[in-house]
Amino acid sequence: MKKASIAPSLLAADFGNLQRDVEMVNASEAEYHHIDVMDGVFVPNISYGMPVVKAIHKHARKPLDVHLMIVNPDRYLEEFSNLGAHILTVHYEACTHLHRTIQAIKALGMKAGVALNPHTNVLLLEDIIQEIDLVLIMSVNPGFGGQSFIENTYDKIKATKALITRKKSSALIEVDGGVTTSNSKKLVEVGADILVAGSFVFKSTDPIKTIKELKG
Ligand SMILES: O=C(CO)[C@H](O)[C@H](O)COP(=O)(O)O
Ligand SMILES: [Co+2]
Repeated sequence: MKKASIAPSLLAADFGNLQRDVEMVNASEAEYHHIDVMDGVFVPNISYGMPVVKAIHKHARKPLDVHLMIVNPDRYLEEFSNLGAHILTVHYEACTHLHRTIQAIKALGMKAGVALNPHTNVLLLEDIIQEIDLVLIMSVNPGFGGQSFIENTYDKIKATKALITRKKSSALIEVDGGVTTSNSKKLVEVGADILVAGSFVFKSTDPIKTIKELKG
């Protein structure tokens, strides 16, 4: 079976020891640093903004996978490009002109991702799937780490995979929220390419070993 790429979410890091936690990810088998930006409007929580992303970028040795949970993301695309974002993911629900936003992200040299809330049907991406590099399936309601995984996610990944195949898209499938070793294997079996894990990695006694276990 193929191995998943792992993107530890720094939302669950110790912000008093951010450099240490970024360096742990550098030293691990993870492929990305997952960065959750929340504005307190699109989601009922504020995480961190540009100065913290800049600090992460300074120490990160792996690509930055930036997940924007903000309204009007178009205002900040250039700034996130300058801050070193490799993948920039916007929420379907936050973009009125999603096609334009995707083109703008790619014109800035970044990979373009689209995130779907648990209630958003993946078939809404039918007319844009060939343009995007990544579909981020939220397996919890966005806004907080440490929530329980929503079981419907398996069917949603299967539907996403079917859409990608049918439309001959090269988009990757990322799953975000409540990912642990009790669901990671099945997530990859049904089609996930990248697993995001926050609490399960950073609250574990040996995060490097936990990342290895998540890879399977
Ligand atoms: O986007 C997110 C929350 O909106 C986080 O990436 C996600 O919740 C990861 O945290 P955990 O693994 O603890 O669920
Ligand atoms: Co996220």
